[in-house]
Amino acid sequence: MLQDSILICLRGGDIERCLAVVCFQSAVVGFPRSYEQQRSMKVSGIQNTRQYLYQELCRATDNFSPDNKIGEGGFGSVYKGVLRDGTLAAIKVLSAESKQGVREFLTEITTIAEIEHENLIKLYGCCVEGNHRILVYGYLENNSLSKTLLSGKNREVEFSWDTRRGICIGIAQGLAFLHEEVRPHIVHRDIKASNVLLDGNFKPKISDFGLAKLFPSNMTHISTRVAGTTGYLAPEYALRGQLTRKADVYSFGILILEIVSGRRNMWKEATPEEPYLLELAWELHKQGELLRLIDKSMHENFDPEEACRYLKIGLLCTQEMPKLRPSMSTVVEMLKGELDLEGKKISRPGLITAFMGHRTILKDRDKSKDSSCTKSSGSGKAENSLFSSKDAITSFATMTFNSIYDRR
Ligand SMILES: Nc1ncnc2c1ncn2[C@@H]1O[C@H](COP(=O)(O)OP(=O)(O)OP(=O)(O)O)[C@@H](O)[C@H]1O
Repeated sequence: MLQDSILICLRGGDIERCLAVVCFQSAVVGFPRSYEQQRSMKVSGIQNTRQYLYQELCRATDNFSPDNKIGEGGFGSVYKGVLRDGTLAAIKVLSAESKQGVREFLTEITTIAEIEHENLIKLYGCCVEGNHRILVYGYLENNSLSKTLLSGKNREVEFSWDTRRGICIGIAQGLAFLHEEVRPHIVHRDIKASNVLLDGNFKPKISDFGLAKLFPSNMTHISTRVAGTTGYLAPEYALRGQLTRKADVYSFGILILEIVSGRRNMWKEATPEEPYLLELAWELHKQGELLRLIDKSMHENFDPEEACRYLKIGLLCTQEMPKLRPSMSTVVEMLKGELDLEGKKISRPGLITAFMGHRTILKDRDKSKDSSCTKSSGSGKAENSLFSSKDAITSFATMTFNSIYDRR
């Protein structure tokens, strides 16, 4: 933990800030300090993270009134508040007893304080005063994917295909940024529907960095205690504690299946006989019936080929062997239709049209390969020659992806 934070500071090459973090950590985990000492901690040394007074947050939330409570997580309650400058905020109060919570509080601050991306939650600051450990985030109007899209019969908002596409691409972009652009790379470790929040325009923001791990690029994997959420855990991580960025790719694969189907991968009321969403997806895929998995609430207002492609990307991301899962930047390209599922570049139709004077040949070829993903089909035909079984995907992926994905 401490090493992680120091690494973050070293990322900026700033020794003084490393010392500040060490000082901050010892204060937050509870070494006896006076209020003044705590206030003088160089929390502000962690760039972009502001320190709030407890009084300020009491005022913002009307003394943490139950009317302002917007959620409850594993480590405390979340309140809606209005900050002094009029900004709306989500104020997360850690329960005082939780030692685990304190560790995650620190991880959260040190991980996201310095990074900014349109698909990551914005941390405004924190409050460390007496026993209070509070995080202050930007408020997101449309709650989490779990409470909106996956709320079953209680769903209040319908999600169009365009919205779902945008959400999938946004989450993938946020993860690609964490995995490939931030140094050291960051593995989130808890990608799931309740950790994706939606702003007023349904733009997704990844939240909850309490379990995140820094991942220096010279390491193949980290061996660590298993943390995360059942149903989203990659097998190698759940069984052997081996963590790589591909564990997040796996969780993201489950999430795509949930977004396109509108169903949870696992649900509390399920009987032991009911298949998980992932099992169901494989089964339908083998039968050439993947279209049946797509959320009926869209009333066929979607492009069936594209929606099936998204489900198949979900299946690629959840390959059992981590090596066979694509990197997140490759997933972004696949979701945007810039790469096909074989990892090959798709030429822009506009360019080809201009050059050859007629519609792209590639598109037609793809259609003929995947005939069951059209609205009129879906009666037991194999979906396409490359994706007719899980084994076929695995061996196909072994041939193709080995070289492409691990290059990045
Ligand atoms: N920035 C935010 N804007 C709006 N609502 C939020 C925000 N952050 C959290 N919430 C609400 O508070 C709820 C609880 O969030 P929290 O991150 O504490 O827990 P969780 O992710 O739902 O569960 P767990 O802690 O078990 O992973 C969320 O489900 C969401 O409804």
